[in-house]
Amino acid sequence: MEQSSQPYRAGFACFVGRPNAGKSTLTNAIIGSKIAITSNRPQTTRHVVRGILHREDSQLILIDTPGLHKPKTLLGERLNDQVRQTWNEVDVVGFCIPANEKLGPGDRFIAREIAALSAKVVAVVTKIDLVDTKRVAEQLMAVSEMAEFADIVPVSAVSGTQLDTLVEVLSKHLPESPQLYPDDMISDEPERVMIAELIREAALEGVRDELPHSIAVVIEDIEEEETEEGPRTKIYAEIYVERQSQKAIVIGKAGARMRVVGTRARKEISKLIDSRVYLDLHVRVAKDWQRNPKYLQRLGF
Ligand SMILES: Nc1nc2c(ncn2[C@@H]2O[C@H](COP(=O)(O)OP(=O)(O)OP(=O)(O)O)[C@@H](O)[C@H]2O)c(=O)[nH]1
Repeated sequence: MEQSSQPYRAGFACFVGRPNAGKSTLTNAIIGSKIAITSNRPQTTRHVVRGILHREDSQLILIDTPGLHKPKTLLGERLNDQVRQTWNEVDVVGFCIPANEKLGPGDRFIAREIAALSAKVVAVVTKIDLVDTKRVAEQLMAVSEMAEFADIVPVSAVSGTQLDTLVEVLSKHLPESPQLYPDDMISDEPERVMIAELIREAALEGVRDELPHSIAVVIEDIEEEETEEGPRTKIYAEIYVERQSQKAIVIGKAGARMRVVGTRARKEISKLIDSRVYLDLHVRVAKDWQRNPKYLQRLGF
């Protein structure tokens, strides 16, 4: 059969692009599982989260990277280093450019940076549901004039338009390789990191404007325990904020907000690890943690 004559391909891909370009949303839409944080504020993606897409003739391992940006703090610098390191480890880069915004210096800067990589670069024009077809065509033209790309694919992560095509195209540019991960794995991110992300997401809900990038979560301990209703996973986590005033916001009046955060996070974690969960949450102030190397190391950056 024609299909079996195709060589099996496997490898790593990541999406790059300026903040808010739609990288996390696209990764989630493709993998079909909520593994990376998305928000309408730039630079929320902290950890390099992988999702694994299994297809008949390929295995595409997606790495989600934060946006490259002008570093203002030590955290910013480390994030940029992480991004560059990731770019050097992948086989295919999907360069995300929103259809609803004009190409700018930020895009050109990234285009220059990735031109030097050994990875194949596919330009991805994102958010096409926000514009008409004429505008999509204009953007495709502008993108093709900006640099040489292995392919250009317009997509919408929200409506799902062209997602299959994008996966097809990214897979086509992977190297011939045996399968790299077992069939049933969707992520090789340590469970702890994913759990911490779910708590962070719950803690940010509704207060993103007040606490844009000041929340970090550390999982202190995870224990399995037997209860009368069966086994349960006990998770001890600390939510770090930078100032006392932020602690008050996170906790809420008489702890009301914290209870909501706890319930929400517990439900999500329970789904993720498929177990009943007891969540022990504490909020701590780590003064200016974004600028303090000691804290950054402890918080996993
Ligand atoms: N309408 C529409 N909105 C989208 C689409 N993809 C992403 N968005 C929105 O654009 C915003 C940014 O998306 P993200 O996926 O967080 O962007 P990102 O590139 O990962 O951003 P950083 O983490 O800041 O680098 C969010 O509000 C998304 O809901 C899309 O296909 N259509």
